[in-house]
Amino acid sequence: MNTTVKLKLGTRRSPLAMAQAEETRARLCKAHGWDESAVELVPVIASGDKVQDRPLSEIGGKALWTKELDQWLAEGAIDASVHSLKDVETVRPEAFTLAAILPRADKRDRLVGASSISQLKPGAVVGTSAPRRAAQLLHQRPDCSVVMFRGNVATRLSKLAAGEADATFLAAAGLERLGEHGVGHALDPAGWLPAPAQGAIAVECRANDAETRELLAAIDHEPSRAEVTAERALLLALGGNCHSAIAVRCDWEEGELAMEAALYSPDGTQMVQGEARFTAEDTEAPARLAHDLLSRASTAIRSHFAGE
Ligand SMILES: NCc1[nH]cc(CCC(=O)O)c1CC(=O)O
Repeated sequence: MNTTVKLKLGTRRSPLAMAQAEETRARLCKAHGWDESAVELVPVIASGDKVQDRPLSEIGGKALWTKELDQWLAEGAIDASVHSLKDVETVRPEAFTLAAILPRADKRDRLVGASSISQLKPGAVVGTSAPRRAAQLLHQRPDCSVVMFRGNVATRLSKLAAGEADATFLAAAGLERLGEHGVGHALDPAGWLPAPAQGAIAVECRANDAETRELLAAIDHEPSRAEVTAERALLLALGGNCHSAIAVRCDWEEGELAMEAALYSPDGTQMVQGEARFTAEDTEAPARLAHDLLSRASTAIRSHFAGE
C-alpha cells in the first residue's frame, strides 16, 4: 500500500466542506493513480463557523471563511485549500492561485418549504442571511418577510423543521453533495439567478509551488473555470459589498459563454437585469455588462456598488 502523503489538503470542518474535500481527494487520486492515503485532509475551524448568530456581512464578510486556511497555506502547513468558490473573496492574495476548478454542480437555489416562490403562503416568513436571496424574494413576494438563518445546511434545515420559518433557500449543489437529493424544489433560473460561482469547488495553492500547481491542473475543468471566471469578473467590476444583492449565471455553451445577471436594491423593490454572450477570450465582456447594468440601475441599487 502506498502510504506516502503527496498532498496536504486544507478544508473547513463543516459536513459540506468535508464532502467537497473528499470529492477533491477522489478526483486527485483518480487522475494520478494514487491510493487514498496519498492525500491527507487537514480540517481547520474557520472564523466564519465560530459566529453563528449574526449575518456574515456584519462580522467581516467572506474573508472569515478563508482566513485560517490562508494562514496555513502561506506557512506551508498545507499544500492547498479547498473552497466553495462562492464564499471566496474576488481579490485573493497574490501569493495564491486558484489552481483547479472542479466540474461544477447544479448552480440553482432550492426552495425548501414550498414548491415555488408563488406557492409560498401569503405573508410567509422565509429564513436566509443572504442579501441576494432576501432581495429576490421580496422583489417577487413583497408580502413575505425574512428572518436571519445562518449555520451549516443541517442547522438551517433543523431551524426550518423547528418552525422558525415557513421556508428557506439552500444551494442545490450543497444539498446534492450532502446526499440530500429530495430536499426542496429547484428554482428556475428564468426568475431566480444564483450567486456568483455557486456550485463551484476551487482548489487554491501557493503561486510559486509549481509541483502542486501541476498536480492540481490535472483536475481542472475548463468549462467550469470559464464560467466562474466570468462571473467573478462581473462581481469585481460591480464593486459590490456584503450588502449588495447580485445574481448571475453564466453557462458554457459550445465554447461561448451566455451570462445573465440581475442587481437588486436590498429591500427588493428595485431590480435591473441584463445579459450578454461572449467568448472566454473576451475577458472584458463581464465588465461591460457590469457597467451597462450600473448605468441603468436606480440610485437605490447603485448606492450598494462602487464599480461606476
Ligand atoms: N454560503 C454558504 C454556502 N457556501 C456554499 C454553499 C453551497 C455550495 C455551493 O454553492 O457551491 C453554501 C450553502 C448554501 O448557500 O446553501
